[in-house]
Amino acid sequence: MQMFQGVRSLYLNYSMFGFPASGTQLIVITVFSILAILLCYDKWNRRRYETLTNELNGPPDYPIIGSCLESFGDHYEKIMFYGDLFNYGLFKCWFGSYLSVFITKPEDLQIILNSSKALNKGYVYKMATKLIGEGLVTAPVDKWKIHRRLMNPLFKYDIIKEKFFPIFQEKSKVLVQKIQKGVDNTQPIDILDCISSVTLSTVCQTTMDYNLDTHTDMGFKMGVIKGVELVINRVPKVWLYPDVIYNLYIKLFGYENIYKIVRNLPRHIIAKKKNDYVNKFSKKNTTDTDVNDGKSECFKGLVETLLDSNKPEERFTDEDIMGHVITMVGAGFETTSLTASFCFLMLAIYPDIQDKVYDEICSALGDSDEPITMEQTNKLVYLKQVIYETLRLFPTAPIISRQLHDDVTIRNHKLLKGTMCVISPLITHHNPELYSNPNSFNPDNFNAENVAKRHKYSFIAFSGGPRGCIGKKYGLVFLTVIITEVLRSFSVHTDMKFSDIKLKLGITLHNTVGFPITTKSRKNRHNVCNNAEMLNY
Ligand code: HEM
Repeated sequence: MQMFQGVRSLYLNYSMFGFPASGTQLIVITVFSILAILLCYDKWNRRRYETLTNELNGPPDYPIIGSCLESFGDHYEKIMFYGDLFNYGLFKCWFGSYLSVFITKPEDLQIILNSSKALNKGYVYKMATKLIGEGLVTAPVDKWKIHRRLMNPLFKYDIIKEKFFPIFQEKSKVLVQKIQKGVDNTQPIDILDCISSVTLSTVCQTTMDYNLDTHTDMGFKMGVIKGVELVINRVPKVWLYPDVIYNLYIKLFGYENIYKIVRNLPRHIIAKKKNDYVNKFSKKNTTDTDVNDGKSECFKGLVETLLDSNKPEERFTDEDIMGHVITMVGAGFETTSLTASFCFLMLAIYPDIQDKVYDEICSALGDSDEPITMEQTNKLVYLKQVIYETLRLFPTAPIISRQLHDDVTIRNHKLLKGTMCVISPLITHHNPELYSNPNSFNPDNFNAENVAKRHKYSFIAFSGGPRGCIGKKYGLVFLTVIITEVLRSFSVHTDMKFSDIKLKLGITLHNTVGFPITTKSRKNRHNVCNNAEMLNY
């Protein structure tokens, strides 16, 4: 009945500008007026970029929607297709009326990633602000500059060695215990499931000084995993971009709770640390002794460093500190767990490479059962090549963007202020001029000789320049420790072939078919190690 009334109303007469009009006419006129306004807006927006867009190639684009039709289908296939089609050079892509330029050549990347006019990250990153607040990834440039300068020292070699390394050792032991439960089973496990809870707990302990493993509450773990998923899922859903609609959406589907859960734990930890900090100060004032003179007290974690800065422009609110803590956890946890999982998958698919890595581990660590040391990680050159080659093929942060806050010229092309520069390690890493056989797994791509032949920006899995990954060394050392400790105890195997891998492009890069691995115990480890030494590897 209601439906009939709706249809009937379409034929009722209305008046428009004094002229009688039916409901249908009204709808048609309204739609055309909206289209006309959008078209004018689109033309107006695009007029500034005409010279550049005439110079550059790009996927098909249409008024108002730009190249949005291209966002349907397999994003990974599309991006690789266009990278190849436009010869791994500069190409344009319109997102509605917003111009994006893909920067893929190492020489061009060096210019953009080091330009003081390209420090802004752009609107896509804003989508994460609701979850992570304003941390390093999402903070506006002025704020980011001060905060990054203060945080850089926390990721130096000495801090990693003194403070983070023992945590890496302890957590890799937990990973080995987890894997041990399924050892010699014929049924594969998804190794990402084992690794992700260990990496999350590692990043939490190194940033918040909070050991998730000793707490049975799964809320935070699940909250972070679900929260990251929510942010990732928002990116391709253009209709969820306006905050008003997104806020309604999360309310409607009951996701609001996830945000609360993710923010609750850091909020409590910060409040506690702030309290401790105030108490230390009052103690210092009454006894006049240096409360920071014990060795372990000398180290200031992330929260303490931020609490300690007392210049007016460096004062952090609780919201700021929370933003940084959640950012570190979010940025450090998925990237490392996915990279480790891809690494194990590669080692399982290529047993000869696994053997070579294992032999190197044996020769560096001998037959000792002691955990690996920071010095020993430096000896594992071939393993480092394997990690780099994994990140070349599977850069876990596959798309980076920078929005220009001033004009920048690249090879006679003037990119205007406001242009979004899109950088995809995936495209650059598959350029056959930089890597021969770019689609196969070959750790020799990263031996000293081959690295010396290539431009420095041919490998950008950690981005580069002042806004490059702050956790690069942390990530590489941590990956070395977990891979070493797992391979010392087990060999890894899979039925999967390289061609079975099916990548899914989002904020991070996933394998849709998972990481199915079986493990076998290395019962005769000492014998194998001794053989490796005899062979003088
Ligand atoms: C394999 C591991 C990792 C990879 C591949 C990786 C990759 C990246 C990339 C590509 C960026 C630049 C993003 C952009 O420009 O938009 C970045 C930034 C960042 N990463 Fe990592 N990352 C890894 C590990 C870590 C770890 C372990 C941490 C912290 C514990 C971390 C913290 C950050 C932060 C805070 C930023 C933002 C830096 C800034 O804007 O100043 N990352 N990472």
